[in-house]
Amino acid sequence: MTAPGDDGASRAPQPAGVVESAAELAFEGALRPASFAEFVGQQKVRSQLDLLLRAAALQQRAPDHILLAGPPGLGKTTLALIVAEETGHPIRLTSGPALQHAGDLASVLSSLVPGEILFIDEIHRTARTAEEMLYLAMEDFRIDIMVGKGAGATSVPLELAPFTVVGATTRAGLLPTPLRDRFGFTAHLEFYADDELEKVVARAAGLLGLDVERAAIREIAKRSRGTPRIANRLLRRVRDVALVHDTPADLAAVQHALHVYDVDELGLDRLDRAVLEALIARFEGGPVGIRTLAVTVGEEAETVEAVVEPFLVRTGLIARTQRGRIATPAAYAHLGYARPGAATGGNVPLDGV
Ligand SMILES: Nc1ncnc2c1ncn2[C@@H]1O[C@H](COP(=O)(O)OP(=O)(O)OP(=O)(O)O)[C@@H](O)[C@H]1O
Repeated sequence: MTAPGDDGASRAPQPAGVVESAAELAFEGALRPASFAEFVGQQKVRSQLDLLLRAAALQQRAPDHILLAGPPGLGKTTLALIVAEETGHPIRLTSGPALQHAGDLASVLSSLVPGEILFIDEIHRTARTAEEMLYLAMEDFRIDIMVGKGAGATSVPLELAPFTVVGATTRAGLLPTPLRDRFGFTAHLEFYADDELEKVVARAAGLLGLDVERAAIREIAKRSRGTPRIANRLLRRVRDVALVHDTPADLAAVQHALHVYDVDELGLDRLDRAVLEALIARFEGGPVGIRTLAVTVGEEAETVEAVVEPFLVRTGLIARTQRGRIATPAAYAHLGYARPGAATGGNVPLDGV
């Protein structure tokens, strides 16, 4: 497995407080499910992928190109690695930001072996010139290399080994239609249900040899924004608490870790709450555009759109309208604000939040 340009900086935007240290990445790697059977949840996507791979194997051809869409930490990279494992072919890892010139992509494509899986993380951030080369490569397993410069330049076709692109994106909507059309299958990964996350945490605790109380597992699952990556990291923080305070990994240890890392009872972190707070206190509940919201909380618009918004929409705290994002009554209640038009009038915190 090789990872050209996989420099960590090119990964998907992460929730606030998620520090991508080498230790965290190694920890993640150790917990990655290696087969569909070990992969928890996403039942529909798993069975769709399984069918696609089996059909390709029976026809002895490279599987169709696969696009995996969804917020960070839901298992896109893990699924790409499982696809490689199931097909028995090697996988090459790269990312959109690492493909800034057609030459970057040409050198990757020309060295692929037959059947190889090419995983392109954050594929929507691929540069336009590389993207155009990718269209042809995905369609015809061929690229045109330009030789020479100016009037004397000629294009020389280069045949490629059949391969499968597995693209991952947190922003499927940003993918140009010609690129999207070249994927035979698009999977939309959903946030995980609490009972699925309980399985993720229990599995991780088992792999780490940690004895974690049942109630503690349940609480970690509930507070993890529907995201396995966050669940595993929270488990690690609980392990830290248990270690430092020489206590069992129980409910009290979870509550301690959640308090230290500023995660509230719905699993919202500091950035989630800052966005809600801005929406209600600064913009009277909206509607307001995502860019304005992002500037107000001092965050990249991409992070707010790819990381914060999907979860707040899923929890019913904000709604998307044609004119922008609005805070729902549940958001007012969660932050302790009176709704406009309610007896107090205006957006006044009920309890000084
Ligand atoms: N379905 C799952 N079952 C068990 N563990 C999972 C599952 N999905 C993800 N994980 C765990 O969460 C971690 C993060 O998953 P992964 O890196 O695949 O997410 P991703 O969607 O590719 O994120 P990004 O968009 O940030 O690249 C993995 O290391 C793995 O341990």
